[in-house]
Order: sequence, then C-alpha cells, then structure tokens
Amino acid sequence: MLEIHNLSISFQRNRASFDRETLSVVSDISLSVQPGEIVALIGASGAGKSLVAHALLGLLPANATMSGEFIFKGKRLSPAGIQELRGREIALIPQSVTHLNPLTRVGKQVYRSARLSGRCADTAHTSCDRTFARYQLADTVKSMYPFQISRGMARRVLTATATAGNANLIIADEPTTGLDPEVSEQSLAHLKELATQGKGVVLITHDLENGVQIADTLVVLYEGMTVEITPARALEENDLIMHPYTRSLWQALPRNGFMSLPPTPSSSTLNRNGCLFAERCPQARPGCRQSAPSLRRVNHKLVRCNHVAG
Ligand SMILES: Nc1ncnc2c1ncn2[C@@H]1O[C@H](COP(=O)(O)OP(=O)(O)OP(=O)(O)O)[C@@H](O)[C@H]1O
Ligand code: NI
Repeated sequence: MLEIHNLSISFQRNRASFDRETLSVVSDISLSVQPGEIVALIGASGAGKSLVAHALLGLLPANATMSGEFIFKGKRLSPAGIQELRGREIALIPQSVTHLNPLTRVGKQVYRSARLSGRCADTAHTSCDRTFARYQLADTVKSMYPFQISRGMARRVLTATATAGNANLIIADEPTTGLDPEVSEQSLAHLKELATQGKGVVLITHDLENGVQIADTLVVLYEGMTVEITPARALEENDLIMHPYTRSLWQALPRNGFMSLPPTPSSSTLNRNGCLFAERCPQARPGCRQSAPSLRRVNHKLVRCNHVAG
C-alpha cells in the first residue's frame, strides 16, 4: 500500500559566523506498509519519527529539504498528489491534542473530516455519528470545545477525526503519550481494530512495548537512521539476532527488568563516518567508529550492524 524509498531530510541552520550548515536529521529511510499491517516506527525523542510522517503528508517546515520517494497504491506521490490524498486516503492522528482546533466544536471537526473524504452531507453525518459511538464519545461531546474535554477524550476525538473518512492508511503519532495505562490500551486496541479492517497503520512511538504489543513489523530508528527492520514477534521469541540498540531498548522494558540504556552522547560528538550507535554500544569495536555499517539482510530481518552474526 505504501512504500517509502530512501527518505532523507535535512535542515538549513544559520551559524553565528553567518554561514549556513546543513543538519541531517533523517537519512535514507526505506520501509513499506501492506493493507492490514501495523508498522511501528520506534525511536527516542528526536530520532526523526514525526518528520517521516510529516514528509509523507507534505507537512514539513519550509526550512526542510527532502529527498526520496513515496509510492502509494503503486503510484509515485507528487507534492500535489500528497495534498490530494491527505485526510482522504491517508490520515494522521497527530502527536499532540493541541492539533484540535480550539475554536471549533468537536462534532464539527469530525464532521468536516468526513466531508473532506468526499462523503456527501448526509453520509458524513452518519459517519460522524458512527465514529462518535465507536469511540465512546457521548452525543453531548459534539457541542463541546476541545478545552472542555479530557486528554483521553481528546485522543479519541483525534482518532475519530482521522477515521471518520475513508482513509486506507492511518498514521498515529505517539497515540499513548500522557495517557493512563487503561486509556493507552484502548488507544492501541483502536489501531489494531483499524488494521483488522484492512487498513495500513503506521504507529509512531518511543515505547518499544507498544510496538511489540500490536505491530507486525518494527522499524527501529536511531538518530534518523534505520538500525533494524524486524517482525515484532522476533523480539518476543528472544531473537539472538538483534541490533545492539534494539537490544538495549528491549532490556530497558519493565518486563525485562528496566536495565538502563547506555548514556546518550551529545549530537555534536556523533561520528557520522562510523556507526552512529558506536559511542553507546556495549559491543562496539574500534572498527565501528571508522566505517558506517549498511543495512544488511540477516535471515528474516534487516540490521545495520557489522557484528550481528547471520
Ligand atoms: N523545524 C525544524 N528545524 C530544525 N530542526 C528540526 C525541525 N523540526 C525537527 N527538527 C529536528 O529533527 C529531529 C527529529 O525531529 P522529530 O520531530 O521527527 O523527532 P521525533 O522522533 O518525532 O521525536 P519526539 O519523540 O520527541 O516526537 C530533531 O532532532 C529535531 O530537533
Ligand atoms: Ni515526534
């Protein structure tokens, strides 16, 4: 359904010396999403997860430069094509509830997105009602403004807004952040349900547990690079072939005893000539700082590490 080929994103930054430097934040990311599949983009804060989604949706800030291509349902997406599909075929459940328009009643926002997907007024109303019921939002919520509803409810409204139309690809950016465990579970269950209906789902999260819980495929990002693409179940099966960064994330999960991650070096010390994870990697060898590993196929997965045995 969706293929991302060699996506790179950089920003121009002014330096004190009045010249400009290029800051590379996403490098050469490729991934694909099939109908009914949940692909989780996993990575720490600043890894580039949201930018991948924003690039796909044509929402990058003006100072960003992007290369690479998107193929959606077999067709290459042009910038104009992206505008055409956004909200109709591809819908974003944004990271922050502040994306709800503060001045528009909640019901109207969900209704508008149903209309945007090409539904006529009557069908849009029906779809809006159905979506409200589906996400346990009372009818009275329709006439409320975003500031009048709880955080958990606002997340459900965002989900309702993204799914009231007919989108086949749903991108959920950190759908559980700031929610209590019960509401988080519910939020993930809603995504699972969308996949069961045949929609492609991209789950963006810093929490590996979320990915392992509902995703089919994990794409692990480190400093804007893919370090591993693996079936999610491989982690549950305690796969020995794992990128050292994925392994650290896995070991840091509560169920695995909260082993702490090695400390993060500041970005300025990041050595782009070698493996980006080398400074934190428990298995790093001298060669890791000298040559950058490429993404290699090892059995059923792709791993960017020279020392993972296949
Ligand atoms: N407009 C911008 N100008 C310059 N740098 C930016 C801009 N937007 C994002 N970045 C940088 O790009 C990197 C990736 O940002 P992104 O928002 O994709 O991270 P993320 O993985 O979604 O993190 P989080 O979990 O915090 O949401 C960050 O280091 C950020 O500082
Ligand atoms: Ni983000």
